[in-house]
Amino acid sequence: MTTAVERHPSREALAGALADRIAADLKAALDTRGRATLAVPGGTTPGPFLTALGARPLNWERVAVTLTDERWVPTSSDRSNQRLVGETLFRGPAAGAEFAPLYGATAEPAQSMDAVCASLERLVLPLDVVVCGMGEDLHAASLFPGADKLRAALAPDAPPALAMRAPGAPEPRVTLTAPVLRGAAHAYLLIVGAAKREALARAEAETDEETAPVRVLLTRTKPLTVFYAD
Ligand SMILES: O=C1O[C@H](COP(=O)(O)O)[C@@H](O)[C@H](O)[C@H]1O
Repeated sequence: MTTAVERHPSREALAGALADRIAADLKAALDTRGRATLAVPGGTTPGPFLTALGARPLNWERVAVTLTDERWVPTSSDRSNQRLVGETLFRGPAAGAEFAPLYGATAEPAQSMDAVCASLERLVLPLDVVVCGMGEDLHAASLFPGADKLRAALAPDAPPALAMRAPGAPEPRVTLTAPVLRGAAHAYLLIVGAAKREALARAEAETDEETAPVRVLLTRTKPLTVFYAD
């Protein structure tokens, strides 16, 4: 399997180029349907991209945004993906977008899943665009190898989001599931550094989705582009 990889000369150039591409996808959806929907990742990689995207001029009031996954921590935590988008994407004109959070402030994520799924269905599904990150363990969103609900999340009839616990994740997670990631009109994988490029090569050579959950994206029938910089 060979995946289309766009290599950029620097992480700064990567952030700007990906922001331009996503803004163009969202504008096309806005021009066609009058609204657009987007899911973005958390973690350590996407900050510069999210800040760049949030500054792009778009009719953000007609865009609905969610996360690919969330860590079950208060939004004040520096591990909160919702906090990250608040401090990056939503600092610019994108502050006018509607946001469908995955965090529900209940003690356990499972207690919030009905409300989270209902809000995803109402506001953001189907997605026009999904941008995912990837871990060196080959997780994407919070589809981690060895996670307790991984098989259910990979199933074609999975609900849009599932609560998840995984050995590689220090806190409970909520993740968008395979049907949502596969169904998005446009998908992008944002990775930086040689270790992740090597991890992507491992995922391409793997055949088992439970060992390499990022394959949910690699095996999509709709477009996927990997944005990469050293
Ligand atoms: O825990 C997570 O990890 C992945 C990868 O994060 P990074 O720090 O290696 O960039 C991220 O895509 C996901 O949204 C996040 O919750």
